[in-house]
Amino acid sequence: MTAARTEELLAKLRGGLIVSCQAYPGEPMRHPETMAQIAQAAEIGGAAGIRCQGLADISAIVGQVQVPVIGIWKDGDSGVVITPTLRHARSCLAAGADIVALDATARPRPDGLSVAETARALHDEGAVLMADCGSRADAERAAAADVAILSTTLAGYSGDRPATEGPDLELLAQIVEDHPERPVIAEGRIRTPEDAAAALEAGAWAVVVGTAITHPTSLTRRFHASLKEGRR
Ligand SMILES: CC(=O)N[C@H](C=O)[C@@H](O)[C@H](O)[C@H](O)COP(=O)(O)O
Repeated sequence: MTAARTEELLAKLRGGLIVSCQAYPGEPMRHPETMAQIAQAAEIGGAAGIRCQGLADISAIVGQVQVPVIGIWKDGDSGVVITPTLRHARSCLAAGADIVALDATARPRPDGLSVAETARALHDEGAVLMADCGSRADAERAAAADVAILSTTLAGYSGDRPATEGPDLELLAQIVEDHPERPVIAEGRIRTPEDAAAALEAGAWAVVVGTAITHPTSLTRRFHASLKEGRR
């Protein structure tokens, strides 16, 4: 059952664009209905999947889109923040996420469980998981725990590698080479359609884009900064 469900979800995501729809604490767009509208708009534009944050956003979005939804729950300010405990992951599933993404670094998790222990419990409950990795070692650990999908989400954010200007295609290619049997999703600092195409070219199963599509404050800042630079 889980294997068939995993295959079905992976087939839908293959070669596609997954749009990450997230607003951060205190931001004007941080509202489930707003995020569901953004997700619907992304689906109309051709998104093969949606990634979203928080239980209310997950349940609002799964009710509005047909494509697979990757759910996370960010909690905390430092260390392991993305779906940090088994409880957070279970809640994402209960909210309706098709796939739950979680931090796969070796950093201590608030509930004291390892990535492998967390994955084992969730697999027993039929979950399809995505491992947010920041290094080759993270991907290795996630693959050993039989996590279905590996991703480069935490490249440049977990202290293992410097943050590249654009996507960390080097880490992507390394993980793809290390794990030819497993889909690897490119995520993080993909800013242009050309970046996204380059990630697929480097072997990504699918590409997640967040900020460059769904975060108007960051996009406005880029334009604003460039106008300020040009002002005499
Ligand atoms: C490191 C971390 O917490 N990443 C988060 C994971 O869900 C989001 O804040 C990112 O927006 C997402 O990964 C997409 O990346 P980008 O917005 O660069 O396209």
